Amino acid sequence: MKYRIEGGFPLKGTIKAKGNKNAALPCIAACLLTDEPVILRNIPNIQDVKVTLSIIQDLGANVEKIDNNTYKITTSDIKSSELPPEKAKLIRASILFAGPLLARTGKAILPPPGGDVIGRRRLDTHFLAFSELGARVEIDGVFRISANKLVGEDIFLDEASVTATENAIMAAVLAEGTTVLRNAASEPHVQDLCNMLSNMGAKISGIGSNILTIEGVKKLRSTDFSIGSDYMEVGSFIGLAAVTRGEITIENASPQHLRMIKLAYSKLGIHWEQEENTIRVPSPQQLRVIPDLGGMIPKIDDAPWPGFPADLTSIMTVVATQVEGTILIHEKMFESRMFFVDKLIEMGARIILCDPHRAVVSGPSRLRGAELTSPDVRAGMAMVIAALCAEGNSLIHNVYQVERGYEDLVGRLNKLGAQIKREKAD
Ligand SMILES: CC(=O)N[C@H]1[C@@H](OP(=O)(O)OP(=O)(O)OC[C@H]2O[C@@H](n3ccc(=O)[nH]c3=O)[C@H](O)[C@@H]2O)O[C@H](CO)[C@@H](O)[C@@H]1O
Ligand SMILES: C=C(OP(=O)(O)O)C(=O)O
Repeated sequence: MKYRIEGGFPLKGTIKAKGNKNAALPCIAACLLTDEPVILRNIPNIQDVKVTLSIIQDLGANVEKIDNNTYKITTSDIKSSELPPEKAKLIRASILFAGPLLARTGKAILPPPGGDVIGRRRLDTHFLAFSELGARVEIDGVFRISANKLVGEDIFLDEASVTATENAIMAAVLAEGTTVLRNAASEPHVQDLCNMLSNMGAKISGIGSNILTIEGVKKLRSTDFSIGSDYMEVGSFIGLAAVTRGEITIENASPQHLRMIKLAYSKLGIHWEQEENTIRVPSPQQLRVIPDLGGMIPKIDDAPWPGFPADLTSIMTVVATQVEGTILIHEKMFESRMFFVDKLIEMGARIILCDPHRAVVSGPSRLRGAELTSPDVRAGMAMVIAALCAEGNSLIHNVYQVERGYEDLVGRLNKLGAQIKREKAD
């Protein structure tokens, strides 16, 4: 599919943030850890969720759709410990079935996962954690992980990988004895997974910190759990409001997760008002880079939580093109995420890509509509934002990538006054 976008209209109105993709995916995989039914709420209706649900069904789960965002998942029988390769290769999160399958059936066979092409995405940390828990890992084109039993251990992760932390948690909750997970990732989606597992009877302490202590239990039970809002969506909509000179109210915004994002946006002169769980991005705003002390050029750089999220760096790059002044965007985690700025430059943005990780953006520039291809979910959303504030028409191809992470984006943005048509690919 592709999007045909006419830019230049200020977006106005109210939009509700959907559930967090990166919480939904591990929480679906975690349903394998009990033979009792689990109800998951606030699951976004996006491509990655569809693939993940289809994989868990192939493994033997019964998935009942209760409404657009609620599912009842029962895995009383597991038919297979092997992921269907063609589906597993579609998403990065397919690796998240390894931990629960290992815990429940003693083995997991899966191909290297897919996901965004944003640079090398190592899996070493996952295998480090599984090995420490007593599993054997063989790699011969596919990953074969097996264990007669998993035993708790004091594990120091070589990096605070999000999915590796989630996999280690899911393997450890049913292991014998106590696991201490150090240098653990602590993103809100990791916290959601821990809270869901705690509701199921897991014993996890240190949730939200980088040291998790997990006392293994024999059995987990049913739960009814609602996942949190997607702060990546909220961060994207804030940028969209600011660059189209619009005024957007975002419900379910979970402002407690926006503190670092707020600091980053304030460097671009962008602010919002907060009332309980709702935020309002007002208009007009003076979009101007606020220099560091002494008039120095500021930077926005990512880091593991509670640092600035890597997934929002593409969005910030586009927003910075509309802001008066110069700022450095430094994406430290992925080597290929910034390459899409070539397209922004074609649209008229003034950006120097210093190396694969750093871009200096000098604004404001009047962007012109262009024909673009979305390389990954966030660059895709960044292109949608660029097209919506550009003069004239744009065509964005390969929007499957965008729809991996954003539910009914066209319908929701058109309600705010955007002019986007979703069309069949040529
Ligand atoms: C399904 C899912 O949840 N995907 C998210 C998850 O991916 P994922 O779990 O795949 O990402 P990881 O956290 O493993 O690491 C991302 C990359 O950053 C590097 N790295 C990691 C930690 C660190 O302190 N320093 C560092 O440089 C790693 O080497 C790796 O190449 O977390 C990423 C980082 O927040 C997000 O972009 C993805 O949206
Ligand atoms: C990189 C992302 O997703 P994934 O890890 O699923 O590829 C993302 O959500 O920005």
